[in-house]
Amino acid sequence: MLTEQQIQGIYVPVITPFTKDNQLDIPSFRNYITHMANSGIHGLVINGTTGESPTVSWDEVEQLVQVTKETLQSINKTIPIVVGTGTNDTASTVKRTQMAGELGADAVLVVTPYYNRPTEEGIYEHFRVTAEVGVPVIVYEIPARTGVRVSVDTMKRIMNLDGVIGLKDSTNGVELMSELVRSGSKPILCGDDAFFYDMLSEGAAGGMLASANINTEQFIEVYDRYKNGDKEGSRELFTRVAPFIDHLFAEPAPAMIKWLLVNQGIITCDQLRLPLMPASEQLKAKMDEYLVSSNAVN
Ligand SMILES: O=C(O)C1=N[C@H](C(=O)O)C[C@H](O)C1
Repeated sequence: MLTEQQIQGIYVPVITPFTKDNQLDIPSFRNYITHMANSGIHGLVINGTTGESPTVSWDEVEQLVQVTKETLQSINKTIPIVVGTGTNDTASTVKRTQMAGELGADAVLVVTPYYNRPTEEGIYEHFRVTAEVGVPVIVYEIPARTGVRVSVDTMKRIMNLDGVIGLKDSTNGVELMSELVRSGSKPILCGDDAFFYDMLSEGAAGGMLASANINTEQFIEVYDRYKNGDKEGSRELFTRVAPFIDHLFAEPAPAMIKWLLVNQGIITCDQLRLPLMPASEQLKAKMDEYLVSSNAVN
């Protein structure tokens, strides 16, 4: 099980590769997990937003976790596996968290309950009951997707729960994070790629970054330089990679990530499940142009 102290570095939220007819593409997934695990990352996240969690069934999540564990074992790697179990139904979140624990997840990623717009007390209770399962919980706050924004006071209460080991902060800014850090917070991972350097400066323990699927070494280096005291070098490298992040998220992720992984020969097909659509030809052209001019892909 993951501890607070182990939440640091670059966690990669993995994509879910599909075949043309929308089935899980397990051979591609094995190849991709091998590639990611060999790239020096600090952890993997299955069934995050990048994994297209709204359109992936729990049975499929179980397969993905099992294949990930087998693949890591076959290449002798032991990196933490975090599994997204959050829904907007507390009972189902608890059930999924229990099942993830039984599958061997090191921690679960639990998003703030979306769509039904619970009160602050309801949100607190959601996390309290989920954390009681006994699988370490990383809270995932992403107001732009959930439609609710947890107040600083409620977030402090949630973070103080036994069983909650950290926060993935995708709040589109550093305000929440600075408030939490000021009062001595558990680890916070940046979940908003464009703010990665700013969040490191505010005390983030690392990032859970979809962009690190592609420019993996560069994101690791931004993190390593910062932690080793080369803040200027870290900032300078991040500034160079920032336009790549803009292109990656210019249309709904993970369309562009899947297209780039196909181009790199890591997965075979860039299929997404509706309502997500493949990246547009215009965006692909812009990305190509950027990559040629910057030589950004590893
Ligand atoms: O996969 C995730 O989970 C991530 N979510 C953020 C988002 O949905 O915007 C971005 C982050 O890079 C990864």
